[in-house]
Amino acid sequence: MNLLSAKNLSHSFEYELFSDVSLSLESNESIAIIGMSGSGKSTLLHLLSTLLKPDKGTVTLFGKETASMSKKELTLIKRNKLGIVFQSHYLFKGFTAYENLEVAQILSQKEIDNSLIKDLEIEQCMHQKVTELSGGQQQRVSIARVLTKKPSIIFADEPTGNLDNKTAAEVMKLFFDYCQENDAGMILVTHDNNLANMCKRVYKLEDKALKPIK
Ligand SMILES: Nc1ncnc2c1ncn2[C@@H]1O[C@H](COP(=O)(O)OP(=O)(O)OP(=O)(O)O)[C@@H](O)[C@H]1O
Repeated sequence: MNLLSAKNLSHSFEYELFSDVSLSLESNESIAIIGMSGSGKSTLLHLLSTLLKPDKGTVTLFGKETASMSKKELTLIKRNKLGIVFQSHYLFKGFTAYENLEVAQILSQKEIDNSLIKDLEIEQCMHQKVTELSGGQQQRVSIARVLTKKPSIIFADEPTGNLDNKTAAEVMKLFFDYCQENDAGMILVTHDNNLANMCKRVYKLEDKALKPIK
C-alpha cells in the first residue's frame, strides 16, 4: 500500500535548497536520506511530514493530496498516523517520562506498550522528570512516545544522534521490527552511512536533487 507520495517538490529559503524532488514510500518500507550538512535533508523531512508547505509540488498521504485536506483532517492524520522523531525531542519538560507517554496515549487513544518501554530500557526513568534525564534517555522516551501512537509513517531525523553505537543499533532494530509488525513505513535522515544502509532504499540529497544510490 502506498503511504506517501511526493511529486516535484521544490523549496527555498535564502536560496533554492532543492527542486523537482519526488519520492514514494510503501508499507513496510524504509528509506534513508543522506547528504552534506545544509543540503536540505531536514527541510525535506519537514515537507514530507507536512510541518512545512513546499514552494512547489505535492505531498500525498494515504492516497489524498495534503493540499486538498481540511485543517482538521490534516491535524487528525498528524496526530494519529504520523510519528515524528526529531533531534530536539519536544517532550513536555515539566512532566515525567511516563506522563509524556500518557499524553500520546490520550491524544491517539492507543495503549501504552510496556514491552516498548522495556525494549528501550527506560523502565527505570519512567517516573523522573524529563529535565532529570540524560540526552540519550530523553531521546528514547521521545521514541517511545512516538511509537505509542502506533503511527503508519515514522519520520526520523538523526533519531539515534544522542545514543552510543550499541543502543543506536538496538533502537534501529526496534524501528524496523515496528514497521514490519505494523505495516508501517519509515523515512530516516542521517549522516551515518551504516544506519542508512540498514534501510531498504537510500537517497542522497546533492546538487539540489534527490539521487537514488541504493
Ligand atoms: N526556517 C528556516 N528559515 C531560513 N533558513 C532555513 C530554515 N530552515 C533551514 N534553513 C536553512 O536551509 C539550509 C538547509 O537546512 P537543513 O536543516 O534542511 O539541512 P540539513 O541537510 O538537514 O543539515 P544538517 O545535516 O546539518 O542537519 C541551511 O542553510 C539552513 O540554514
